[in-house]
Amino acid sequence: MADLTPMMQQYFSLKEEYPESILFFRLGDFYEMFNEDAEVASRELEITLTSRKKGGGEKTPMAGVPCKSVDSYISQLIDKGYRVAICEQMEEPSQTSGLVERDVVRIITPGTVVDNNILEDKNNNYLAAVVSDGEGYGFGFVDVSTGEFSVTELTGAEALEKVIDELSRLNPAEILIDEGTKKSERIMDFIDAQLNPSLTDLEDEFSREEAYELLTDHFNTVSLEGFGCENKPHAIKVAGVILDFLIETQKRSLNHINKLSTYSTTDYMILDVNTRRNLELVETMRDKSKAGSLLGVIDQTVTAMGGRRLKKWLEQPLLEVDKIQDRLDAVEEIKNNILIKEDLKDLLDQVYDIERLMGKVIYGSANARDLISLKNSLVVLPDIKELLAQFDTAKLDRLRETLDKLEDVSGLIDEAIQEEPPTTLTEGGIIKYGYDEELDELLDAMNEGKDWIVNLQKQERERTGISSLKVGHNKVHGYYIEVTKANLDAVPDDYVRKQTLSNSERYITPELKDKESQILGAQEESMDLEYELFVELRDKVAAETERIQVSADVLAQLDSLVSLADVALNNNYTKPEVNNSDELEIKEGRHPVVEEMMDQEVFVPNDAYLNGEEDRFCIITGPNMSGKSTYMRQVALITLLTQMGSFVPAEAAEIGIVDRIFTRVGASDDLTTGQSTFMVEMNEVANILNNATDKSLIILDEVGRGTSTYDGLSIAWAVTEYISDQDKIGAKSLFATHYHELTDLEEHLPGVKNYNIAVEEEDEDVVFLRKIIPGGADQSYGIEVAKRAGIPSEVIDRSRDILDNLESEEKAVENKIYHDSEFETEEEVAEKNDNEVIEVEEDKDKKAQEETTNQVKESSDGQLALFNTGGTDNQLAEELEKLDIMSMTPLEAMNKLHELQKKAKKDRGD
Ligand SMILES: Nc1ncnc2c1ncn2[C@@H]1O[C@H](COP(=O)(O)OP(=O)(O)OP(=O)(O)O)[C@@H](O)[C@H]1O
Repeated sequence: MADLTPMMQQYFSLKEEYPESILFFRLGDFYEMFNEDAEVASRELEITLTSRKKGGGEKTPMAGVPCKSVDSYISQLIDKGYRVAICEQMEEPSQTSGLVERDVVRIITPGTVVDNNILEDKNNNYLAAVVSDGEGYGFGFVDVSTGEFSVTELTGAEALEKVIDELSRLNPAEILIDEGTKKSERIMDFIDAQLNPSLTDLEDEFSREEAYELLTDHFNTVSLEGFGCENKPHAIKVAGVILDFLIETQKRSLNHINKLSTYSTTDYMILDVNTRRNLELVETMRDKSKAGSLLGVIDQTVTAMGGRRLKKWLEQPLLEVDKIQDRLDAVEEIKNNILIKEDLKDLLDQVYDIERLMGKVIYGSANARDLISLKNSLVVLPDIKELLAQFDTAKLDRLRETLDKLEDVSGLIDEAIQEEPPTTLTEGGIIKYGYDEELDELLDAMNEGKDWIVNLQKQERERTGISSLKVGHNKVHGYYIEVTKANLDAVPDDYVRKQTLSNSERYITPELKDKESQILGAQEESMDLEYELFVELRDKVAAETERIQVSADVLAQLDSLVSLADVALNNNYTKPEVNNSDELEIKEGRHPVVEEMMDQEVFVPNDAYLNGEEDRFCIITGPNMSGKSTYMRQVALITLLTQMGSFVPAEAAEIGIVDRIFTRVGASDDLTTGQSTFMVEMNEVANILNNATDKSLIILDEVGRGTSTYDGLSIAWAVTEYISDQDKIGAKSLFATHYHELTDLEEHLPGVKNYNIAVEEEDEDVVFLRKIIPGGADQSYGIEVAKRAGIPSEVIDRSRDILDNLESEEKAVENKIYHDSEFETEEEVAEKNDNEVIEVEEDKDKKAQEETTNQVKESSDGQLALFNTGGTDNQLAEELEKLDIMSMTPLEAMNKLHELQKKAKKDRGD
């Protein structure tokens, strides 16, 4: 250290304080980076790496970026997950003799960006935090660009999964994690595999008391009662952690973060990670694009605030009939008043991102153009309020009442700021004439001086008689009088020569110089004054943050409602009826996204009916590609749209509120977590079986496909029994399957109904009718679909042969098991087993299954004596011994028995 120059000593002591950030060290017109920071920056930003003498002949790597374009360099680094600490000169170099004082004024991290260049309009940029003491979790998030700050507390069995659900819903840019949370492998694996945030370790543990004090200090309240978290220690802790992090990194006023909302995940329909992804709510599974998702269809918002709000509504469907009804009624009223709707849209179209503009105002980074944008957004408020007065529904009425017209704020900006101000704040041209007397005087003096100079040319031409005399201005010499060489004779005595050019001479006069300094003095003073006046005004606007946020919130909601009305109108949606019944009835429902993508074909609508009683579990069979997935998803999406307060793609719909939607869809390898397709599938099924209630809606698109047929069928079978059983779950469910065997369950399990998607056979082709009809399908047509996909005809023909063979074999086995008269008369064992199969089907109790296996075992034991005579008998006995009966399904057991019996018979020559 001692070897270093004082400036480098200053650098290193600052760098020591911010080891995790790239330090942008202000040096005149540049920000310089040194050592490792310089190497990283040079690599990531593709800027030249130079070096600086360190003393003792050593060199320090160095790289720099000009101040003018620093924003774009910072955003590139943030985008790549780095943090940047901005170190400024805290005093004017010209005002000091020694080393200029420097300090870090802000740390920019991926979760604390407020720069428009990095942020996406219709997406929030969240910083989230998770803390855990082993008993529960505190989860919170903040968007510094808008001021939104929310926390929740998660305890109990599902706490961990809910943390994951929240993380997946918010997809934070940065997550603060404490030691307690890090112990959860599940959370860390999830973050690692599914999200791409920058992770920040929390080193110091925060006590509830410390957090409480920090929060009440910041919000200037005596308690946290008003924020709903007074008695929620986990929520308080996490809120404290977030606020502390912001104070540490932002080092400036956080006035726009002026409230904390405590929410509960039980206020909304829970959509777990899989369901959110499987239903493609906000992005498609394949390429993560918004186009092709449900949000892509329903988002017709015209403001960024509306876009963010609608997304939130979609991801947090409501559970209370009244609240849903409120939104539905508002959408209906807007939809029915097309002219008002269009007027509203025109006005909303003029609104900028007020939330983020206010973020910049608070941060002191808003320039004059930002204030003009704010003003232009606010001036439409009175008209919007007037339009809203024409509506009657409760929700729109409330929005109108809440909407603050903010005419004082827009008036203030209008009075002060010029219509088209420059982006810089230090070069004048910002403040309107007439706003401030002192400024007006300076401007007058400036203008008077300029006028005098404009007149000077005319006056001097007259005085000297030189008609070509000119008054000009350049940067180096200021104002001058120019006379061509031919006229030098006529130059008066009071002219002082300043500059000689090839054809002319330039002069000044004492008077001209006087005027010049008058102009320059006034200009400099006025620029300083304009800057001061601007900052003063910005602070005045900042003082109104809360009121402005309230109106911004109204606009966000209004824009979302107008968007829903637009979609309802354009896409022909209807208003669903919503209640607390156990029924779900859809007439002529459509898939909101698939119908939009249809080119020539028309989407075939379908009905759906589910209730908690006789029709709670639909088994849907039908060929590949017939539309099973589409149908099931459309039922889920219509339910979800209803609960977010949207109209739905159907002729009519009556939706009894569901508490959760679960999906088990498609087979996707989760290679990132090292899980096989089957394991992923089973995890999803386990989640459903453990958490679904009789109020849930479950979509199962194939269960048990990723394993052997018998294993898969047995699992699917048992899952159906468990879900359809009112004593176990009894949820409303749709289950698409290729296991045609499951259609037998309709006869044996209450509440189970068979449906299939109709197809017609034409020669060797299938025609998809896309209509769902009662009853099970009898054929798969997989080979026909394979043919359509372009599998060579040789392979297709061979498949058909194999299928024929397999089918006739299967029939033979079935006949033997269920119907062969030989069995009934000759072998009581088989008959016994046959009865037991039905018993199992009827009695879902595990005990029954155990009994069956025991009985199978007993009957086998009973025959052991017979076999114990040597030869094949011994082999049979050995084979029997090896059987792992406990892990066999009844069907497998019977097949094995049948096989053994055949061997025994053969041995006896029967
Ligand atoms: N109601 C409908 N009207 C018109 N076209 C439809 C309809 N339903 C589905 N389709 C079309 O059929 C295609 C296949 O549908 P879907 O994926 O739902 O079939 P599936 O039966 O689930 O197939 P698989 O069993 O192979 O998973 C869809 O991409 C869509 O183009």
